[in-house]
Amino acid sequence: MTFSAAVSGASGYAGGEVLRILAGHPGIEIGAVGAHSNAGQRLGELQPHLHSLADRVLVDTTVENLAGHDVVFLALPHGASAAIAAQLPPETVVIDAGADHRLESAEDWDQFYGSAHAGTWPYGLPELIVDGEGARQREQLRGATRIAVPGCYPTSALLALAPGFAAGLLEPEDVVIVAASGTSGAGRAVKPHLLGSEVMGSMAPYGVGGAHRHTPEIEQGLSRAAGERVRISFTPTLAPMPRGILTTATARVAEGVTADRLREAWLSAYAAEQFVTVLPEGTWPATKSVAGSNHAQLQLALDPRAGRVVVTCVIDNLVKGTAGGAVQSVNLALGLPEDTGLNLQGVAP
Ligand SMILES: NC(=O)C1=CN([C@@H]2O[C@H](COP(=O)(O)OP(=O)(O)OC[C@H]3O[C@@H](n4cnc5c(N)ncnc54)[C@H](OP(=O)(O)O)[C@@H]3O)[C@@H](O)[C@H]2O)C=CC1
Ligand SMILES: CC(=O)N[C@@H](CCC(=O)OP(=O)(O)O)C(=O)O
Repeated sequence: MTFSAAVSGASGYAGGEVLRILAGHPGIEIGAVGAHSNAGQRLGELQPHLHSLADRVLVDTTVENLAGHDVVFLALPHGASAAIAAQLPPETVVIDAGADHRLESAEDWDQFYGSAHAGTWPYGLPELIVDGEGARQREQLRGATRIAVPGCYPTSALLALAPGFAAGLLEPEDVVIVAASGTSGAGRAVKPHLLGSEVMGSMAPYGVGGAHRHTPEIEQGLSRAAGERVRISFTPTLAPMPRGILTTATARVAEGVTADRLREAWLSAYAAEQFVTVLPEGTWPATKSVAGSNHAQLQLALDPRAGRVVVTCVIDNLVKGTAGGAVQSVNLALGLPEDTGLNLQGVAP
């Protein structure tokens, strides 16, 4: 059986990446491709790398154009998806790459986004440990008809730290996360601080001091894994590369926790997960190794002087961090094998 999918935001980075993956997906046929200011354009003019789809014409992102498909991918700016999703039939699988349906707390939503809270959908990170028993988020995604794709920084931060919180090995306060992202994380629209001459050969932090909107999203996932409230300090930085995220997360370990115990917890958490790998001891992950793949690579060490675990995680922000994670979640929603159409191999050099 083949399912049909509409993709909105098809002129953007996230929508383009969804199309790249769906073009090689044996169970999904691409239907309408939606855009906004670029409606009416040939896809080939905006996404020249999507060769087999070059002659598709972008349509307006309207309910009429998106309806009539089994699946609708929304890859729109924050705030644009909730109104559209609300008008799509309840049996349609709607997957939102934006933030509109990620947060449970209306208060957090108000503080970080400042608009009306649209509600909460199942969170599209299948491997995420959601309790102390090791239950996974994928159980919430089987047969789901509404899915919220995580933010790209939360994907890497949650995969990095959830095993330690779920196993009761980490203290819930004094968690520090610093992450570097490639520029595609900011989307395709022109922004003065993202001009090539500003970004090339330079790195800079932003959203410093707990101001980034992914702070409550990371806290929400870690608190669920820990079974208690976790508080983090999160600092994003912009790195001069088109794609990739390197997240470094550190947390104080509980009294008496050894390096072996930590390693065992992370290894057992991901032993059965094909898209998340704890690298062999002593090998530290690099963004290049996951470029173009739906893979997250991790490594960890105990810093005994500081009494902290240090975990690094790399992902491709546009694949595992958005479009790959979205397709993986949709596969679960449709009852397809979870890895259908997804690539584990990266592109190198
Ligand atoms: N980039 C990333 O790494 C990640 C992105 N996301 C999320 O995915 C979503 C898309 O991001 P990204 O692709 O990076 O952004 P882009 O700026 O690259 O693309 C935005 C897309 O949305 C369309 N659009 C803009 N305004 C509207 C509107 N009012 N109604 C309908 N469509 C509209 C644009 O169409 P047009 O060009 O025709 O105007 C374009 O196709 C965002 O919510 C983002 O937060 C999530 C995780 C990671
Ligand atoms: C480099 C960069 O600018 N990154 C984006 C995050 C992109 C993403 O994953 O998040 P959302 O889906 O929540 O927008 C940012 O910090 O706003």
